[in-house]
Amino acid sequence: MTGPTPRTIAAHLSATLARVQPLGTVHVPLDAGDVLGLVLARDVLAAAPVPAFDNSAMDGYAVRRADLPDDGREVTLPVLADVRPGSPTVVGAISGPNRPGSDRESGQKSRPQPAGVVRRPAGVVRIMTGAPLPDGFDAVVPVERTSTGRFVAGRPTTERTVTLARQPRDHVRRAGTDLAAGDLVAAAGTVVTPGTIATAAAAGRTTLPVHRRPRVAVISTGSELAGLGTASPGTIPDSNSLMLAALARAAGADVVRVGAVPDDAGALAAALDGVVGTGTGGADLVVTSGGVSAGASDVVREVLAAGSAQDVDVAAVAMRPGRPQALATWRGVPWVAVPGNPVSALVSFTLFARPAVRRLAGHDGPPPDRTVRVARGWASPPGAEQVLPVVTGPDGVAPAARDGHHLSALPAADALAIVPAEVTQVAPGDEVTVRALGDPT
Ligand SMILES: Nc1nc2c(c(=O)[nH]1)N[C@H]1C(S)=C(S)[C@@H](COP(=O)(O)OP(=O)(O)OC[C@H]3O[C@@H](n4cnc5c(N)ncnc54)[C@H](O)[C@@H]3O)O[C@H]1N2
Ligand code: MOO
Repeated sequence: MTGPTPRTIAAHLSATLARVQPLGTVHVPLDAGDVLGLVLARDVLAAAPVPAFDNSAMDGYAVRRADLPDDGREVTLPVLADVRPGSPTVVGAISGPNRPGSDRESGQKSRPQPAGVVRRPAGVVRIMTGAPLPDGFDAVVPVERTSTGRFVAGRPTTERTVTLARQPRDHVRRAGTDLAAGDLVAAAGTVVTPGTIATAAAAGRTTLPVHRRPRVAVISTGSELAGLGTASPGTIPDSNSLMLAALARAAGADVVRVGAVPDDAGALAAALDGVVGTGTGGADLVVTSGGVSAGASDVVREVLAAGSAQDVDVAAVAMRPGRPQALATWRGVPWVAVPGNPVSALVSFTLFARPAVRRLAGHDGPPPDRTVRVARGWASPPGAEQVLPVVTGPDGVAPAARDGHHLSALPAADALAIVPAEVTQVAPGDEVTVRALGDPT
């Protein structure tokens, strides 16, 4: 038998990953929908404290605890003013020479009051949740713990006095207690989640420094392939380019799907030239399907042998399916060539191209595999790692179809089981390694 010496899945993955590096940093606005799922290229620090100012955690009354007896007795105090969320201003007057806050304005905040000085008028300020705590006030009493009982939404609040007592908690959210300016919001290398977006926005950021989203070009090869809805006798639908485009999108890439090119070296070279582009905007990775085995019309092999591609690595991987593989560089852009059999194409993309997309996107390593119990067993070929589409049920995993090489296995499959080369039979109760087919980030 001729051809390359078979290598392991791990060796071919290393060879693939050696060809890609994380893409450069871009600053994506927080309100751009596609910031979600990108990977932070730098630490994100809070630009402003969270909360930005002391504010009320409750609808109720801002008080000065000095106005409320220590022993919890109730007092009746005038309602001096009103403060609402979104407004730094207090509506209504807080009057009098000793009005709350006058000590701060006169620079005497920490100075003890001389004996005999009575601070009057004592009073409270009606305050809603999230509104800034007025200067000089230091606690909030929730409305349901006061004589008012409740506020009615949309109705003006007119009470002149309120009876209330000191509470065990102050119900004030202090500035910077969640995050101080300069605190770490999210670390470089982590994935942007809805929570990252919210926290960065709350902390005064407007953009996030992320690795640019990879652009993947998908080309399928084969003169037998027909575009969607155009199949005629002797042709088959080009399902691979649709599948690979969807896989690349699920892995976080923007995709240019060229669709099928015939088994013609010139046509494939022209398609490759078209997707790599010149300068910015071209693909960061090209994925082709088909034409990598030993047939007379294996056009990928023909182009790889013709001299225009660089760093050509035609490989055999000791795995089933997906044995024939190739890697190359086309005008500076990495090219992963996967076999045409649809299950082989899915397996090969998941094992090799997906980690490459993830590295381009800045992810730190592949998504973790899981070890799961086998519910229904299957045979595995000797001398090659088996990669079998499986479906996960309450008792463990089972083959997704009677024959894992068949397309009919794919709709239900939620993972690939990876069985070591020396194992020939997988039995119920065994544990196997599985890689999720969805896109864990
Ligand atoms: N003499 C040998 N023949 C084959 C070998 C070998 O080692 N020696 N390897 C076999 C294995 S394993 C595989 S896998 C296939 C891989 O072949 P290619 O990558 O060259 O793929 P094609 O020949 O182009 O197609 C294989 C098969 O898949 C169908 N196909 C291809 N593209 C699509 C598509 N876009 N959508 C749907 N289906 C597609 C195609 O019609 C073929 O039936 O080679 C074996 N042969
Ligand atoms: O190994 Mo091929 O990829 O079985 O069909």
